[in-house]
Amino acid sequence: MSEGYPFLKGHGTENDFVLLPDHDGTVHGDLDPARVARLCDRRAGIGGDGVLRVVRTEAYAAAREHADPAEAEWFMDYRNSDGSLSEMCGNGVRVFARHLLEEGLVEPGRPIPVGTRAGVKVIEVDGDRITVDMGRPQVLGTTEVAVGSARWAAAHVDMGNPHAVAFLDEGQSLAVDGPVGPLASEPDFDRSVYPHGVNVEFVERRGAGHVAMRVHERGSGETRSCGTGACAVAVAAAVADGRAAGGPGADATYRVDLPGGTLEITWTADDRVLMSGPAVVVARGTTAL
Ligand SMILES: N[C@H](CCC[C@H](N)C(=O)O)C(=O)O
Repeated sequence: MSEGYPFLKGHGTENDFVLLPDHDGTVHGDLDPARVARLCDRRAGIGGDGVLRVVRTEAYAAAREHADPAEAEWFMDYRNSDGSLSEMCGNGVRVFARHLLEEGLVEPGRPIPVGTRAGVKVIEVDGDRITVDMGRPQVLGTTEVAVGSARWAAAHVDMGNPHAVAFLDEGQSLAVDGPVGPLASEPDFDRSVYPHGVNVEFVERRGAGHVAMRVHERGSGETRSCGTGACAVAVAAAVADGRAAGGPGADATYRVDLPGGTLEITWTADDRVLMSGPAVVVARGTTAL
C-alpha cells in the first residue's frame, strides 16, 4: 500500500467517525463525497457514520464563513457517511474535542471552542464526561412522519440541523418488530417542511425526565446514537411537558437512552441546550482510501 495518510477512529455512544487530521488544509482540501462514502464503508473501507476532518479555521475558506479563527482555532468539517454535508454533529464534536486534547492541540482544563457549520460550539471536558453548549434550539411547529402505514405527528426542532421528533403512542414500542420497524429505509416526511432532508427520531417515554429513542439520520441511515437528535428529543419532550425553557422557569433536564448509550440533555432557563456524554478515540492508522 502506498504510504497513505493518517486517520483515527472514534465514537460517542457508538455513533462512530473517521477522523482525518488536516491541520493546514493541504492534505485533503474539500472532501469528495464519493471518497467520504468509501472511508465510511463498513466492508471495503474503515467504517463510520461520518467523517470529521480536523482543520484550522484559518486554513479553510468554507470554515471562515461559519467561525472566526480568533474565536475558534479548530473547525470540525463534518460529513455524513453518504458524503453529504450537515451543519452539526453532536456526538462528533465530543469525539473531536477528545482528539484535540489527546493530541495536545488544546490546553487541558479550559473550555474548547470548535467551529462548525452551525457556528462555534464550546466544549468542556471533565474526565469521561464531555459537555457541549449546543446553543439555542428552534421549535418550529408540528409536522408528520410515517413508516409504512404507521403515521405520527412530529415536532419540528432545529439544532442547527433539522429534526422531526415523533413520540410513539401509548403501548407502542421502539423494538424493531414494532411499528417503527428495522428503519432500513428513510421514514416518509413532508418535503415542503424539510426540502434538504431530515433526521427522524422516534421516542418512548420512560418516566419523568427520562426517554428512550431510535433515530434514522439524514445521510447516514439508522445510527446507534445522534447527539443533535437527543437534543431535539429533549426539547420536544420539555415542550410537551410544559417545561419549555427560554423563560423564567428552571432548567429542564432529560436522560435520553439510545441504542448506543445514554446522553444527558439540559435546556437551560436562558434558552441554551447542554449535551453531556462520553467520547473516545479507539484506533489510529494510515489509509490510502
Ligand atoms: N450523528 C450526528 C447527527 C448528524 C446529523 C446529520 N445526519 C444531518 O443532520 O444530516 C449527531 O450526533 O448529532
